[in-house]
Formats: sequence, structure tokens, C-alpha cells
Amino acid sequence: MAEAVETMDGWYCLHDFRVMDWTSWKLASEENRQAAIEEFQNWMSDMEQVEEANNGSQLVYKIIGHKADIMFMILRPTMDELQEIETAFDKTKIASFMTKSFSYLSVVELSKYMSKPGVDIEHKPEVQARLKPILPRWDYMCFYPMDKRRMNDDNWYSLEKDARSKLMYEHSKTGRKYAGQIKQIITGSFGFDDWEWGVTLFAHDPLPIKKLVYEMRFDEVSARYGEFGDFYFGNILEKDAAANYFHI
Ligand code: VOV
Repeated sequence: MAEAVETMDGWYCLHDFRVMDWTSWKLASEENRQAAIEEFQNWMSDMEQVEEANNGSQLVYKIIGHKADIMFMILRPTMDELQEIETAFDKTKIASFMTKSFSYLSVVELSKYMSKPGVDIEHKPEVQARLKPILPRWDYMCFYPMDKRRMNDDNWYSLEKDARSKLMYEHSKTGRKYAGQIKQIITGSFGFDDWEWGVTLFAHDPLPIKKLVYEMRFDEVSARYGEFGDFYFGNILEKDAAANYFHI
């Protein structure tokens, strides 16, 4: 029987996608809209204070296309905090002008495929920083969920660990070519959501994301074993730009 690889798990993660009901928003009074925007910006400020205290991190993106308008990516030490944040947002004024289109629950994950046996890397500061990351305020974000295939001869979960490590090494070599252009956060979602991992990529320019995802399609681990869900792509929404975004 193939051996599982040990994972290191960090902050819990919620990707929360909302669709804006622009028609109701337009029908609301200027005063109500203003109050909703101010409350939203205050909510973002409160979240930023949590990040400054290093107790979590979050970003808001404007999703391009019709799958959603806004995505919150929220990282917190406990799953309970994610639930509280989701409910707190649901109770805001602006949330009553939004519907929920999709969500994804996971935990920041690093696997020990690349670590030497007997060496404890989990407590190294650089590993802890990757498990509890302050999200990069980069302009573009791409999110998609994925599985590793279990079909006939292409079953990731019956491959021996050495074979999987070799494929992951090839995967990391492709990824490293994009150092400085793309930051990836892999979150594990076994038991938490419908897919096995969430992939969140951050970039300053959209094109390297396309190039990386395309190039990785040819890595054996993706070509033979990767199954992918819907892709979401967005532009960052900073707190100070929120008034302009919601302005009618
Ligand atoms: C941006 C570049 C980039 C880089 C440098 C990179 C490197 C690495 C390393 C070194 C490791 C293993 C150790 C760890 O860190 O866990 C991983 C792990 C993983 N990756 Fe990755 N990945 C990247 C990027 C990257 C992308 C774009 C994807 C999506 C694949 C695609 O085809 O669309 C992906 C997926 C994953 C997954 C699902 C895992 C966990 C697999 C498992 O079975 O446990 N990843 N990844």
C-alpha cells in the first residue's frame, strides 16, 4: 500500500465569493449606499488590524466575468474565526445587496515531499511564515480547486511515495521558473470541501499566470493526475478604492 506523505498545516482559509445585485444597489438611496460603503470600509479596517497583529490575513478581489463580483480570501488561526467573519459580513448592510455564489474552505498546507527524513522543518521560521502567510497585495489573483486523479492506472493514491516525490520535484522545478512573478498558496481541503486542494496564485501581471498553468499542464503530475474545477480571476480591491468601485 502506498504511504501518505505528512503535511504541515497552518492558518485556515475561506475563499468567499459574492455576486453584487447592482439593480437593488442602484435603487437604494444615496444615504443608504454611503452608509453601507462606510460600514464595509470599517469592516476592512478591523480586519487589517488583525493582520497587523499577525493573527491572520485577508484580501479582497474584484472577480472578472460572471461567476462572481467580489472574492474575500480570509486566513485565520481557527476555523471558528472564519465562521464568525462570514456571519459578521452577512450582517453588514452591503451584504444585503449581494448573493453568495461559491465558497471554498481549506487550510494552508505544505507537504513534506521535499524534506529529508528525520529533519524537523516544521518549526523553522521560514516554514512557519509560509504556513501563516501575510497575503501579498499583488494586483491579480487566480483561484481554482483541484484533485489528484484516481482512475484505472492513473491513481495518485496508489503510487509509491518515491514516485510521487519525483513527480512533485518536477512540478516544483516548473514552478520555480516563475519566482518573483507568481506567488502560490496551496491549501488542503480533504474533509473540508468538495475538492482536495485550493490553488491561489498571485501576480503583478495576468499573463505569467496563464503561462505557468499552461506549462504545468505538461508536467506528468498535472497531465496524468490533475483534475481541475472552475477558475476565478480577479483584480485587487483595496479599502480606499472601495468607494469608487461601489459608486453609482
Ligand atoms: C508558482 C509556482 C509553484 C511552485 C514553486 C510550486 C512548488 C510546489 C512544491 C515544492 C510542492 C511540494 C511541497 C509543498 O509545498 O507542499 C508543491 C505542492 C503542490 N502544488 Fe505546487 N508549486 C507552484 C504552483 C502550483 C500550481 C500552479 C498548482 C496547480 C497545478 C496545475 O497544474 O494547475 C500547484 C499545485 C500543487 C499541489 C496541489 C500541491 C500539493 C500536492 C500534494 O500531493 O501534496 N502548484 N508545489
